[in-house]
Amino acid sequence: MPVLRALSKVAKQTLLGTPGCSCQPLTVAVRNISFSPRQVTSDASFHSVSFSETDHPKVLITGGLGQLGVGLAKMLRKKFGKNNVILSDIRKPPSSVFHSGPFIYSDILDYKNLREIVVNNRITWLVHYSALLSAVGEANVALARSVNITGLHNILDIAAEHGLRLFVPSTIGAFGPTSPRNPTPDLCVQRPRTIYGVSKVHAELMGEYYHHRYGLDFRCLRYPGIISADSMPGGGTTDYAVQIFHDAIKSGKFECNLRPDTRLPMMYIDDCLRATLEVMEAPADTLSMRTYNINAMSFTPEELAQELQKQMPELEVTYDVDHVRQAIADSWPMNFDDSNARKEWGWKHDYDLPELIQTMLNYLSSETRVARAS
Ligand SMILES: NC(=O)c1ccc[n+]([C@@H]2O[C@H](COP(=O)([O-])OP(=O)(O)OC[C@H]3O[C@@H](n4cnc5c(N)ncnc54)[C@H](O)[C@@H]3O)[C@@H](O)[C@H]2O)c1
Ligand SMILES: C[C@@H](O)[C@H](N)C(=O)O
Repeated sequence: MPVLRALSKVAKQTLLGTPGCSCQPLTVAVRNISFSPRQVTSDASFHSVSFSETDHPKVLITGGLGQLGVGLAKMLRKKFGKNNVILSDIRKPPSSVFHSGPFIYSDILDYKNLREIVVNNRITWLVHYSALLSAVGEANVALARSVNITGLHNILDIAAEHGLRLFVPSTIGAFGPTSPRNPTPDLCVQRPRTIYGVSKVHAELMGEYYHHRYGLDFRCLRYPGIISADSMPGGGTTDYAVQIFHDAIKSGKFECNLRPDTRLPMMYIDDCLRATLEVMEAPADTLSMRTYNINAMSFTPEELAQELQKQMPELEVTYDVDHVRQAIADSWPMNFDDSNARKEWGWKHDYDLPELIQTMLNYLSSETRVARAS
């Protein structure tokens, strides 16, 4: 059959490689034998649709309506222009987001739809934020496996086929109880005990494999728990560190679902988003690795509450431990070693705990004042 013969010829060329190229030519494994195979021909180059360094990248953000995507789009649009950054998700955007720049429906499980978006919009950077986080992932393992693993495969294939620069965030959750926890270096044992963590280790390894095998420009940061004022977390273990601010302002009371002495690495959202842009812009020759830890601070619920009580002495904090979340937190890093990111591409955080608290309180109390006035 001619189609099968052509495919096997392409497969042979892929395995043999091309002289003069350190990576293999880009021919992504064909999963379906059809007339829209998930491949490009063996002579296609990664750079055939790449952008010139003087142009602005054309960015697609998947899972963009979660805690991080809207803030990232805002920052990238300031730098690259409103129409050069497309937010996408499977949820309906609030009107403020819909009117702030391009938004498009995209389900990462729908490969053809993703490809259409990338082609029609001449996308050059893909920031892949869609995921089910640690606690919701444990509550729905099948969906987490599908979104976090099958979805990632679609993203990798699309990025490789179209020569995109691909950012996929990983997490402190990619480590487990047998990893060194205080501090946790970039390279060590990774045996997470959550589907979220397993899927993130898989993403790190697959991205690095595609980089070495096909030359995919894959970049990955392991984020700590992220704290933001204007967006809510999507069901993780570190969510308490956002909720405490909202409850403190609203009712002066907070019930924490982790033990008071649970130490986890954390970061303010502005640092996280800036790190993402910085690693995406870093010259390739500064990156000795494709996956880096980044960090800003580490604290326990008790330390966070005490620091917050310096500003709000009336705040009452009680504890009612959620055993699923606690077991997850007890297996995660307590401190994160990000010295490689600092050395190689100049990572530096701006927010420590006091600045984080001041910034969160300023934002949330001004919001409350506006809401009360209207
Ligand atoms: N927020 C954190 O503290 C943190 C820490 C470490 C890593 N990360 C990573 O950063 C990324 C973004 O995190 P977040 O906090 O914004 O997550 P979130 O849970 O708030 O948002 C995830 C988004 O993915 C979308 N989504 C789910 N299924 C989808 C599908 N089939 N197709 C397309 N979109 C789909 C959801 O609708 C949601 O808007 C994730 O990959 C997460 O693992 C986040
Ligand atoms: C740490 C991170 O990956 C996420 N906030 C979670 O707790 O699941």
